[in-house]
Amino acid sequence: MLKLLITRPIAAPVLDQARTKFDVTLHEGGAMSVSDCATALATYDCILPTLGDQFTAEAFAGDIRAKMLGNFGVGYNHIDTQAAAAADVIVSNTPDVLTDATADIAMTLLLGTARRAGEGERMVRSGAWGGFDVKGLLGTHVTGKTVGIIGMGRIGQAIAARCHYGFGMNVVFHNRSPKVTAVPAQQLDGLHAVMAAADFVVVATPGGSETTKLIDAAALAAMKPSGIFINISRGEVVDEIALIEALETDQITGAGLDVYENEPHVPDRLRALDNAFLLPHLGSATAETRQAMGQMALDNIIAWAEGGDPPQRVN
Ligand SMILES: NC(=O)C1=CN([C@@H]2O[C@H](COP(=O)(O)OP(=O)(O)OC[C@H]3O[C@@H](n4cnc5c(N)ncnc54)[C@H](O)[C@@H]3O)[C@@H](O)[C@H]2O)C=CC1
Ligand SMILES: O=C(O)C(=O)CO
Repeated sequence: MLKLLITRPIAAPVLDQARTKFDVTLHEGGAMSVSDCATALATYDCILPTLGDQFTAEAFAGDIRAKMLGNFGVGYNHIDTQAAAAADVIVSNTPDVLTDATADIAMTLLLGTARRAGEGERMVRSGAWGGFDVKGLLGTHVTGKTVGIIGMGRIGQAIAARCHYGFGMNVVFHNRSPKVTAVPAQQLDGLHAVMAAADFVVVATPGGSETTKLIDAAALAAMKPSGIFINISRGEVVDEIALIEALETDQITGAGLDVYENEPHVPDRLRALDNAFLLPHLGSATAETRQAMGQMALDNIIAWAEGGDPPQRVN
């Protein structure tokens, strides 16, 4: 039997199925360091890793037994796919099955930030709420406003649909390449044009070297002072310090974040801000979605083990 390492406790039915087909080891201890990953690559035939596991170029530099990484997650910026290819290791991911759940979290952040839900919840829990207040915690109206989406892929378009059909919003976007969308939306000329036009900016690009600090101080400075910034992509896409400064100085009105530059570390300065609505990387976190992601990751590994090409191969 081929030896498979699964780096997190995935849904039981998927784990059970994996055990019927592979000699499975379940990694314990959370995210794997570069040296854990190097050891895993030298020890197992195939691996089902996820976010946080550091499959860097260095991890692929030693002896490699593994031939297949079936990543649990659509984003694979934690895997150096070129180093993997050079080492003859196939990488696959889990697109589509998490698109709706992640778009829903983007809307949770958009609405939660606009309507100051975090502040309100903290007020109720602390006992500080003094009753209905005609001027208390006034937020930003959402219906009919303009949303600007950065990265109009699967998730970006699902967010656009929710904004347009659900909230009557006008949709503008910036994408690396020209894009025709089913949802009525206008592709503007450049990132800063979208930052400036939008009441709500939502970032939905992949992470990785091409998008690192795409949202820098200058991009944030292009936003309206009333603007609200949402990130569900990867923390590294945003200059976190520049964002904190924009929030501290009320250069923008608020930010809703699901992802951070150095997860799980969230800077104290960010946690201290009332105008930041912060979630712990919950984009795909529904039971149904996480099971579907596990199944897709495993199906790709099975396809490879049976001699086929994994359907969601990325390198
Ligand atoms: N918060 C969470 O839990 C989750 C986060 N994600 C993140 O969302 C990302 C997007 O996922 P999908 O929509 O499925 O991917 P996708 O590949 O369908 O969409 C990405 C879009 O970004 C565009 N893009 C890439 N580089 C760009 C750049 N420099 N400037 C502008 N546009 C650029 C691409 O052309 C594409 O249209 C994932 O790679 C992952 O990092 C995904 C799922 C859950
Ligand atoms: O799939 C991803 O890329 C995530 O961030 C978690 O689902």
